[in-house]
Amino acid sequence: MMSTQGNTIDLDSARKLLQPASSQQRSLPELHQRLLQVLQTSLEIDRVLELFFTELQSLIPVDGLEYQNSTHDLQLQQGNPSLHRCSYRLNHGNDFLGELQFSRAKRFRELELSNLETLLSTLLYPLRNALMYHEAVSCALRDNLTGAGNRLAMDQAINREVQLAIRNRTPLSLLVLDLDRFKQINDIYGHAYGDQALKTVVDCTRQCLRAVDGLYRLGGEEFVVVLGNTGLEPAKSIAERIRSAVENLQFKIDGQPLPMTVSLGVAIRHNDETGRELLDRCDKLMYAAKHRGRNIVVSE
Ligand SMILES: Nc1nc2c(ncn2[C@@H]2O[C@H](COP(=O)(O)OP(=O)(O)OP(=O)(O)O)[C@@H](O)[C@H]2O)c(=O)[nH]1
Repeated sequence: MMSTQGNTIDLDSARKLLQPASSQQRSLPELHQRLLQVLQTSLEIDRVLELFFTELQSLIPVDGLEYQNSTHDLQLQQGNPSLHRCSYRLNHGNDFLGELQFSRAKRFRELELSNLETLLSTLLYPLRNALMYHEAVSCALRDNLTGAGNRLAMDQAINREVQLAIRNRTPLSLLVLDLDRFKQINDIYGHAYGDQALKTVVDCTRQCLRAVDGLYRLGGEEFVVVLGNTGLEPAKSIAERIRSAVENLQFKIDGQPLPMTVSLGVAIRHNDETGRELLDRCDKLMYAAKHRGRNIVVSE
């Protein structure tokens, strides 16, 4: 009779591995070995850098670690930047993985720099994997054409902001924005120009917003702006700023100006209102703007 041996794999050993590094000093080979294990435990770039920064202290004390990757629009920091700095550009084959800058109050010694370079080799694969993961996650949450967040990202953002608004008792406002008579642009000039017009309006809208405000594509030519910690009056001003910026875009097709406008609904979250209810209400206000002749902002 055949017997099957059952094995149980749990994460206890991994958890032990992740217990914070004690203040004990490690030799270069010991730390190298430990980093090879520890850095495998996360695909989040922030966490990978945090682990490297924490573990590094057992051989080379540093005050700050700054990471920059303009290709992926990433700027991350561990600890606090200090006076003396050393920086490294990290490459893996032809892939640029970013730039790391270590800093501390005391100058780095030659031996420390050489050890740091040895240890950085343990970061290459984990960082490359984390960047690939980051890219995959952001693709899954982004609309291909316009670069705005997609519906999944919008649902996540609205839920998160509703939770924050409840916890911190802060206002939360939404804008729903829809291009006016967009079908005509497609019909007269073709879909490719329609796409171009859509992208231009999204870029213009983004320029009217702060970096923390989320811009999402609800579908077709309809977009949502999530304004955390923002009351109705400021939300109305932002909506008006977007409306006016799009009206003054001076978008051209084959050298010919093509006027474009948008209609917007603005709503602030009422007590006990869910994200879905708020969005539905805001959508209705946008339709009210259409009925009132388009190119206007309608708020509650
Ligand atoms: N080029 C392009 N067109 C799109 C895209 N998504 C939706 N559309 C088009 O957007 C148009 C929307 O048309 P309607 O819903 O009639 O709205 P409208 O013409 O903007 O009119 P109003 O909203 O009433 O002002 C349709 O022709 C869709 O095919 C896209 O990704 N690219």
